[in-house]
Amino acid sequence: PLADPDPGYTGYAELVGVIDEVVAAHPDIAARSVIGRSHEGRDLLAVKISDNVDVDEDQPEVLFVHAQHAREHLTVEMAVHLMRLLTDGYGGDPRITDLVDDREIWILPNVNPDGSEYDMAGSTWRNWRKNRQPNEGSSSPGTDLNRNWAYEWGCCGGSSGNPSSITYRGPAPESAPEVRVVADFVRGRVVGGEQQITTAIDFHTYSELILWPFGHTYDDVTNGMTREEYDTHAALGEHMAEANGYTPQQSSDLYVTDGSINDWLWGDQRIVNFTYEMYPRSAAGGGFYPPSSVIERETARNEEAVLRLLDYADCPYRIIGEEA
Ligand SMILES: NS(=O)(=O)N[C@@H](CCC(=O)O)C(=O)O
Ligand SMILES: [Zn+2]
Repeated sequence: PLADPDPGYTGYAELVGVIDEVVAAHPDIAARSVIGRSHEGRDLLAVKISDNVDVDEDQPEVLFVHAQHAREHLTVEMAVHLMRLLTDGYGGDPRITDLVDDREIWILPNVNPDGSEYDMAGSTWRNWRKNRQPNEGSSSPGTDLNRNWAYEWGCCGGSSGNPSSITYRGPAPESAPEVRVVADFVRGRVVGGEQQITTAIDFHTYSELILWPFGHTYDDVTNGMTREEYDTHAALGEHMAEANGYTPQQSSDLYVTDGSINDWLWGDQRIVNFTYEMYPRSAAGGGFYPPSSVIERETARNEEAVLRLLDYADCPYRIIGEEA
Protein backbone atom coordinates (compact mmCIF):
# COMPACT_ATOMS: atom_id res chain seq x y z
CA PRO A 1 0.00 0.00 0.00
CA LEU A 2 1.07 3.60 -0.61
CA ALA A 3 1.16 4.27 3.09
CA ASP A 4 1.46 1.77 5.90
CA PRO A 5 0.88 2.46 9.59
CA ASP A 6 3.50 -0.13 10.63
CA PRO A 7 5.46 -1.98 7.91
CA GLY A 8 6.37 -4.65 10.45
CA TYR A 9 2.92 -6.18 10.00
CA THR A 10 2.32 -8.58 7.11
CA GLY A 11 -0.12 -7.29 4.47
CA TYR A 12 -2.01 -9.60 2.14
CA ALA A 13 0.41 -9.55 -0.82
CA GLU A 14 3.34 -10.14 1.52
CA LEU A 15 1.43 -13.00 3.22
CA VAL A 16 0.90 -14.72 -0.14
CA GLY A 17 4.64 -14.41 -0.70
CA VAL A 18 5.43 -15.94 2.69
CA ILE A 19 3.07 -18.86 2.01
CA ASP A 20 4.67 -19.52 -1.38
CA GLU A 21 8.14 -19.34 0.20
CA VAL A 22 7.24 -21.83 2.98
CA VAL A 23 5.62 -24.26 0.54
CA ALA A 24 8.56 -24.01 -1.90
CA ALA A 25 11.03 -24.69 0.91
CA HIS A 26 9.05 -27.67 2.30
CA PRO A 27 7.07 -29.18 -0.61
CA ASP A 28 6.81 -32.62 1.03
CA ILE A 29 5.07 -31.35 4.19
CA ALA A 30 3.40 -28.06 3.17
CA ALA A 31 0.81 -27.28 0.51
CA ARG A 32 -1.30 -24.24 -0.23
CA SER A 33 -4.86 -24.24 -1.55
CA VAL A 34 -7.47 -21.62 -2.35
CA ILE A 35 -10.68 -22.48 -0.49
CA GLY A 36 -12.70 -19.56 -1.86
CA ARG A 37 -12.77 -15.79 -2.30
CA SER A 38 -13.53 -12.77 -0.15
CA HIS A 39 -16.24 -10.26 -1.05
CA GLU A 40 -13.72 -8.15 -2.98
CA GLY A 41 -12.30 -11.25 -4.70
CA ARG A 42 -9.12 -11.98 -2.75
CA ASP A 43 -8.17 -15.65 -2.44
CA LEU A 44 -8.93 -17.20 0.94
CA LEU A 45 -5.94 -19.45 1.48
CA ALA A 46 -5.42 -22.66 3.42
CA VAL A 47 -1.97 -24.02 4.23
CA LYS A 48 -1.91 -27.74 5.01
CA ILE A 49 1.05 -29.07 6.99
CA SER A 50 1.55 -32.84 7.29
CA ASP A 51 3.78 -35.62 6.00
CA ASN A 52 2.56 -36.99 2.65
CA VAL A 53 0.87 -33.59 2.41
CA ASP A 54 -0.83 -34.33 -0.94
CA VAL A 55 -2.56 -37.43 0.50
CA ASP A 56 -5.66 -37.22 2.72
CA GLU A 57 -4.51 -39.64 5.39
CA ASP A 58 -6.73 -40.98 8.17
CA GLN A 59 -5.21 -38.74 10.84
CA PRO A 60 -6.71 -36.25 13.30
CA GLU A 61 -6.98 -32.80 11.73
CA VAL A 62 -6.44 -29.49 13.54
CA LEU A 63 -7.69 -26.11 12.30
CA PHE A 64 -6.19 -22.67 12.99
CA VAL A 65 -8.19 -19.62 11.90
CA HIS A 66 -6.70 -16.10 11.81
CA ALA A 67 -7.94 -12.52 11.30
CA GLN A 68 -11.72 -12.90 11.37
CA HIS A 69 -11.41 -9.33 12.70
CA ALA A 70 -9.52 -6.97 10.40
CA ARG A 71 -7.72 -4.86 13.01
CA GLU A 72 -6.40 -7.90 14.88
CA HIS A 73 -3.24 -8.07 12.75
CA LEU A 74 -1.11 -9.87 15.35
CA THR A 75 -3.18 -12.99 14.54
CA VAL A 76 -1.81 -13.03 10.97
CA GLU A 77 1.69 -12.88 12.44
CA MET A 78 0.68 -15.85 14.62
CA ALA A 79 -0.20 -17.80 11.45
CA VAL A 80 3.16 -16.91 9.86
CA HIS A 81 4.94 -18.00 13.04
CA LEU A 82 3.07 -21.33 13.13
CA MET A 83 3.80 -22.06 9.45
CA ARG A 84 7.50 -21.52 10.07
CA LEU A 85 7.55 -23.36 13.43
CA LEU A 86 5.90 -26.51 12.02
CA THR A 87 7.94 -26.66 8.80
CA ASP A 88 11.38 -25.43 9.89
CA GLY A 89 11.11 -27.62 12.99
CA TYR A 90 10.33 -30.77 10.99
CA GLY A 91 13.14 -33.31 11.03
CA GLY A 92 14.97 -31.38 13.74
CA ASP A 93 12.59 -31.16 16.71
CA PRO A 94 11.29 -34.69 17.50
CA ARG A 95 8.03 -33.44 19.04
CA ILE A 96 7.21 -31.26 16.03
CA THR A 97 8.24 -34.02 13.64
CA ASP A 98 5.92 -36.53 15.33
CA LEU A 99 3.01 -34.06 15.38
CA VAL A 100 3.43 -33.19 11.70
CA ASP A 101 3.68 -36.92 10.89
CA ASP A 102 0.59 -37.90 12.94
CA ARG A 103 -1.73 -34.92 12.34
CA GLU A 104 -3.05 -32.99 9.37
CA ILE A 105 -2.79 -29.30 10.28
CA TRP A 106 -4.78 -26.57 8.47
CA ILE A 107 -3.79 -22.93 8.88
CA LEU A 108 -6.11 -20.28 7.42
CA PRO A 109 -3.77 -17.29 7.77
CA ASN A 110 -6.26 -14.52 6.94
CA VAL A 111 -9.98 -15.14 6.51
CA ASN A 112 -10.82 -11.40 6.24
CA PRO A 113 -8.24 -10.02 3.78
CA ASP A 114 -10.52 -7.22 2.54
CA GLY A 115 -10.91 -5.87 6.07
CA SER A 116 -7.23 -6.32 6.91
CA GLU A 117 -6.13 -4.47 3.77
CA TYR A 118 -8.63 -1.69 4.36
CA ASP A 119 -7.40 -1.26 7.93
CA MET A 120 -3.75 -0.84 6.93
CA ALA A 121 -4.22 1.05 3.61
CA GLY A 122 -3.65 4.51 5.06
CA SER A 123 -0.83 6.17 6.98
CA THR A 124 -2.75 5.53 10.21
CA TRP A 125 -4.76 2.51 11.34
CA ARG A 126 -8.49 2.70 10.60
CA ASN A 127 -9.70 0.63 13.55
CA TRP A 128 -11.78 -1.58 11.23
CA ARG A 129 -13.20 -4.90 12.48
CA LYS A 130 -15.74 -6.26 10.00
CA ASN A 131 -15.54 -7.45 6.38
CA ARG A 132 -16.09 -4.93 3.55
CA GLN A 133 -19.38 -6.24 2.18
CA PRO A 134 -22.00 -3.50 1.54
CA ASN A 135 -25.24 -3.60 3.53
CA GLU A 136 -28.45 -3.05 1.54
CA GLY A 137 -30.20 0.15 2.58
CA SER A 138 -27.27 1.34 4.69
CA SER A 139 -24.24 3.51 4.06
CA SER A 140 -22.34 1.42 6.60
CA PRO A 141 -20.59 -1.60 5.08
CA GLY A 142 -19.42 -4.69 6.88
CA THR A 143 -20.59 -7.80 8.68
CA ASP A 144 -18.88 -8.96 11.87
CA LEU A 145 -17.67 -12.38 10.73
CA ASN A 146 -17.67 -13.61 14.32
CA ARG A 147 -21.43 -13.03 14.65
CA ASN A 148 -22.38 -14.53 11.26
CA TRP A 149 -21.97 -18.24 11.99
CA ALA A 150 -25.09 -20.41 11.76
CA TYR A 151 -25.32 -21.98 15.23
CA GLU A 152 -27.85 -20.07 17.40
CA TRP A 153 -27.34 -17.11 15.07
CA GLY A 154 -28.76 -13.90 16.63
CA CYS A 155 -30.38 -15.92 19.42
CA CYS A 156 -29.38 -14.19 22.58
CA GLY A 157 -28.50 -10.51 22.46
CA GLY A 158 -24.89 -11.30 21.66
CA SER A 159 -24.81 -9.41 18.36
CA SER A 160 -26.47 -6.49 16.61
CA GLY A 161 -29.06 -6.25 13.81
CA ASN A 162 -27.88 -2.74 12.99
CA PRO A 163 -25.61 -2.64 9.90
CA SER A 164 -23.62 0.24 11.36
CA SER A 165 -22.79 -1.73 14.51
CA ILE A 166 -19.34 -3.29 14.77
CA THR A 167 -21.09 -6.51 15.89
CA TYR A 168 -23.58 -6.57 12.99
CA ARG A 169 -24.58 -10.22 12.49
CA GLY A 170 -25.48 -9.79 8.79
CA PRO A 171 -28.93 -10.34 7.22
CA ALA A 172 -28.67 -14.14 7.57
CA PRO A 173 -26.28 -16.82 8.85
CA GLU A 174 -23.31 -17.31 6.50
CA SER A 175 -24.37 -14.23 4.50
CA ALA A 176 -20.71 -13.14 4.60
CA PRO A 177 -18.82 -14.93 1.80
CA GLU A 178 -15.81 -15.36 4.05
CA VAL A 179 -17.86 -17.22 6.68
CA ARG A 180 -19.63 -19.30 4.02
CA VAL A 181 -16.23 -20.29 2.51
CA VAL A 182 -14.70 -21.33 5.85
CA ALA A 183 -17.88 -23.13 6.97
CA ASP A 184 -17.97 -25.00 3.64
CA PHE A 185 -14.28 -25.89 4.06
CA VAL A 186 -14.97 -27.34 7.53
CA ARG A 187 -18.07 -29.21 6.33
CA GLY A 188 -15.87 -30.57 3.54
CA ARG A 189 -13.64 -32.24 6.13
CA VAL A 190 -16.42 -34.68 6.97
CA VAL A 191 -15.16 -37.92 5.39
CA GLY A 192 -17.19 -41.11 5.58
CA GLY A 193 -19.67 -39.32 7.84
CA GLU A 194 -16.99 -38.34 10.36
CA GLN A 195 -15.59 -34.85 10.91
CA GLN A 196 -11.80 -35.27 10.56
CA ILE A 197 -11.06 -32.00 12.38
CA THR A 198 -11.00 -32.75 16.12
CA THR A 199 -9.71 -29.46 17.54
CA ALA A 200 -9.34 -25.82 16.53
CA ILE A 201 -8.15 -22.38 17.63
CA ASP A 202 -9.60 -19.11 16.29
CA PHE A 203 -7.06 -16.33 16.94
CA HIS A 204 -8.12 -12.82 17.96
CA THR A 205 -6.68 -9.90 19.88
CA TYR A 206 -6.60 -8.61 22.57
CA SER A 207 -6.82 -9.38 26.34
CA GLU A 208 -4.69 -12.52 26.75
CA LEU A 209 -7.54 -15.00 27.18
CA ILE A 210 -8.29 -18.59 26.16
CA LEU A 211 -12.05 -18.90 25.60
CA TRP A 212 -14.20 -21.96 25.02
CA PRO A 213 -17.88 -22.43 24.05
CA PHE A 214 -20.62 -21.69 24.56
CA GLY A 215 -20.75 -17.94 24.10
CA HIS A 216 -24.50 -17.65 23.62
CA THR A 217 -25.32 -18.74 27.18
CA TYR A 218 -23.82 -18.38 30.65
CA ASP A 219 -24.65 -22.06 31.30
CA ASP A 220 -21.73 -24.49 31.36
CA VAL A 221 -23.90 -27.54 30.68
CA THR A 222 -26.80 -27.04 28.29
CA ASN A 223 -28.36 -28.42 25.14
CA GLY A 224 -25.37 -29.45 23.05
CA MET A 225 -22.82 -29.44 25.89
CA THR A 226 -22.62 -32.25 28.45
CA ARG A 227 -20.64 -32.03 31.68
CA GLU A 228 -17.86 -34.18 30.17
CA GLU A 229 -17.70 -32.07 27.02
CA TYR A 230 -17.55 -28.87 29.07
CA ASP A 231 -14.91 -30.28 31.40
CA THR A 232 -12.84 -31.36 28.40
CA HIS A 233 -12.88 -27.82 27.01
CA ALA A 234 -12.08 -26.32 30.42
CA ALA A 235 -9.25 -28.76 31.19
CA LEU A 236 -7.65 -28.33 27.78
CA GLY A 237 -8.11 -24.54 27.99
CA GLU A 238 -6.42 -24.49 31.40
CA HIS A 239 -3.63 -26.80 30.17
CA MET A 240 -2.85 -24.40 27.32
CA ALA A 241 -3.16 -21.33 29.55
CA GLU A 242 -0.48 -22.76 31.84
CA ALA A 243 1.85 -22.59 28.85
CA ASN A 244 1.15 -19.04 27.63
CA GLY A 245 -0.05 -17.22 30.75
CA TYR A 246 -3.42 -16.27 29.25
CA THR A 247 -6.57 -16.42 31.42
CA PRO A 248 -8.77 -19.45 30.65
CA GLN A 249 -12.57 -19.01 30.80
CA GLN A 250 -15.85 -19.78 29.08
CA SER A 251 -16.37 -17.23 26.36
CA SER A 252 -19.66 -15.97 27.84
CA ASP A 253 -17.75 -15.08 31.04
CA LEU A 254 -16.27 -12.28 28.89
CA TYR A 255 -19.62 -11.28 27.39
CA VAL A 256 -22.46 -13.09 25.62
CA THR A 257 -21.90 -13.57 21.89
CA ASP A 258 -24.11 -15.32 19.38
CA GLY A 259 -23.25 -16.53 15.90
CA SER A 260 -19.59 -16.96 16.90
CA ILE A 261 -17.26 -19.47 15.30
CA ASN A 262 -16.71 -21.08 18.72
CA ASP A 263 -20.35 -22.03 19.07
CA TRP A 264 -20.65 -23.29 15.47
CA LEU A 265 -17.46 -25.37 15.49
CA TRP A 266 -18.61 -27.14 18.64
CA GLY A 267 -22.41 -26.94 18.36
CA ASP A 268 -22.67 -27.89 14.70
CA GLN A 269 -19.44 -29.84 14.02
CA ARG A 270 -18.49 -31.12 17.50
CA ILE A 271 -14.97 -29.73 17.14
CA VAL A 272 -13.33 -29.04 20.51
CA ASN A 273 -12.24 -25.45 19.99
CA PHE A 274 -10.93 -22.27 21.56
CA THR A 275 -10.66 -18.59 20.87
CA TYR A 276 -7.29 -17.08 21.78
CA GLU A 277 -7.34 -13.37 22.60
CA MET A 278 -3.67 -12.53 22.16
CA TYR A 279 -1.44 -9.77 23.55
CA PRO A 280 -1.80 -7.17 24.99
CA ARG A 281 -3.74 -7.69 28.20
CA SER A 282 -5.20 -4.19 28.04
CA ALA A 283 -5.40 -1.03 25.96
CA ALA A 284 -2.37 0.24 27.86
CA GLY A 285 -0.29 -2.39 26.03
CA GLY A 286 -1.26 -0.92 22.68
CA GLY A 287 -4.75 -2.37 22.29
CA PHE A 288 -5.30 -3.67 18.76
CA TYR A 289 -2.11 -2.00 17.54
CA PRO A 290 0.93 -2.97 19.59
CA PRO A 291 4.20 -2.03 17.87
CA SER A 292 5.48 -4.68 15.45
CA SER A 293 8.51 -5.02 17.73
CA VAL A 294 6.39 -7.33 19.96
CA ILE A 295 5.52 -9.76 17.12
CA GLU A 296 8.35 -12.26 17.63
CA ARG A 297 7.91 -12.43 21.42
CA GLU A 298 4.10 -12.57 21.43
CA THR A 299 3.81 -15.20 18.68
CA ALA A 300 6.58 -17.40 20.11
CA ARG A 301 4.75 -17.15 23.46
CA ASN A 302 2.00 -19.41 22.04
CA GLU A 303 4.24 -22.20 20.69
CA GLU A 304 3.94 -24.54 23.67
CA ALA A 305 0.19 -23.93 24.06
CA VAL A 306 -0.43 -24.76 20.39
CA LEU A 307 1.75 -27.88 20.59
CA ARG A 308 -0.31 -29.01 23.61
CA LEU A 309 -3.49 -28.75 21.50
CA LEU A 310 -1.82 -30.72 18.72
CA ASP A 311 -0.79 -33.36 21.31
CA TYR A 312 -4.40 -33.89 22.39
CA ALA A 313 -5.90 -33.73 18.89
CA ASP A 314 -6.10 -37.54 18.62
CA CYS A 315 -8.57 -37.61 21.52
CA PRO A 316 -9.22 -34.35 23.42
CA TYR A 317 -11.34 -36.24 26.00
CA ARG A 318 -8.14 -37.96 27.14
CA ILE A 319 -7.44 -34.82 29.20
CA ILE A 320 -10.30 -35.72 31.59
CA GLY A 321 -9.33 -39.37 31.50
CA GLU A 322 -12.10 -40.45 29.18
CA GLU A 323 -12.03 -42.31 25.91
CA ALA A 324 -15.32 -40.79 24.63
N1 LIG B 1 -11.55 -10.17 19.39
S1 LIG B 1 -12.79 -9.48 20.07
O1 LIG B 1 -13.76 -9.12 19.06
O2 LIG B 1 -12.33 -8.39 20.87
N2 LIG B 1 -13.52 -10.54 21.04
C1 LIG B 1 -14.21 -11.65 20.45
C2 LIG B 1 -14.60 -12.66 21.54
C3 LIG B 1 -15.04 -13.96 20.92
C4 LIG B 1 -15.89 -14.78 21.84
O3 LIG B 1 -16.27 -14.29 22.91
O4 LIG B 1 -16.15 -15.92 21.46
C5 LIG B 1 -15.52 -11.19 19.76
O5 LIG B 1 -16.19 -10.33 20.34
O6 LIG B 1 -15.82 -11.73 18.67
ZN1 LIG C 1 -11.66 -10.47 17.38
